[in-house]
Amino acid sequence: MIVEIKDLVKRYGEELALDHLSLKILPGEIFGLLGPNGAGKTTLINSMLGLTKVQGGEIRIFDKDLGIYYDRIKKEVGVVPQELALYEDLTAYENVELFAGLYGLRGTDKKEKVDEALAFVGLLERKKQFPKKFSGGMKRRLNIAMAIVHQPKLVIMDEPTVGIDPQSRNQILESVKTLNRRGITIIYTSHYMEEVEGIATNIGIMDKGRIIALGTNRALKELIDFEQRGSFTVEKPDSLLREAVERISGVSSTSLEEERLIVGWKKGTSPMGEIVKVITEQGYTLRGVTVKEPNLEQVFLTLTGKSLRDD
Ligand SMILES: Nc1ncnc2c1ncn2[C@@H]1O[C@H](COP(=O)(O)OP(=O)(O)OP(=O)(O)O)[C@@H](O)[C@H]1O
Repeated sequence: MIVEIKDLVKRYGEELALDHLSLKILPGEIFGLLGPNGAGKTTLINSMLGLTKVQGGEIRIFDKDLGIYYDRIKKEVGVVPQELALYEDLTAYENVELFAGLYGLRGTDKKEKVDEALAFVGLLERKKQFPKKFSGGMKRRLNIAMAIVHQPKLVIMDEPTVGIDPQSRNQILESVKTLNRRGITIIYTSHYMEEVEGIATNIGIMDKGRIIALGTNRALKELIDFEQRGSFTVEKPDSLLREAVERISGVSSTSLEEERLIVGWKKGTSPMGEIVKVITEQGYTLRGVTVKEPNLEQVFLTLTGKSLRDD
């Protein structure tokens, strides 16, 4: 087992940031930790890194108790923090070298591994440059090089693609897959469900300090397989229309999104015709209909009644 967490509790005053959370992560997984802002993802990561003091529970990493074997465990973990952490007045090479040194690498072994890590993130050509000239995406990639230079068994990435350009974002996602193919276990937190859907082998959805659903992308979608959804594009839809549609037999949920009325109905019922009828009979103009494939956003919405994305 790479990570085994039992009954973890973290309070900030009255606020319960981790609510008796339990979790297991197996070797070779890309474990996607998904949840809205404030769900407790960073608190969970920080407690796994020994940076946050918890009030209860147990954390074992590589089958060892974190409290007892902290120093030994730390040597085999790499971290890409949410906030960029680099020295602007050191070159790219020196930044990575500094971390390599902290992890105990020396001499030619260190030089080779620093070059290898920089090459891995596509920054070898720029190793003599200072990161203050780098774009946000390049800085983030440099942070990844710093996190992997000592060839850890577990790499933890906390929202590594927030606020960066699409090209760097893709590069980062590709590098996660490559690391994983080399046998490294990855924990990847995000509130971008498409990212997690695309790379994770196993996904935990977090809300209010708890893991509320856990499984593969497919298994999570099967959780909500009892419901199907349609998106009806309507001119000026309002709550009166929503209420009328909600009364149709089989309809289990409705929501308004700008020019769209999103309707969920129980599998096996077919209220589409009736919905179209109600929309037109009530004098609204229907511009189009699409049936939506379930995605993780919908899993989250169904389980919690609220949206995963808030930006
Ligand atoms: N140092 C702190 N002091 C007080 N409350 C905190 C502190 N850090 C986190 N919290 C609270 O704990 C809860 C979980 O926060 P956390 O940052 O772990 O969430 P998150 O899922 O990582 O969110 P984000 O996506 O915004 O990083 C939030 O309600 C937050 O306000």
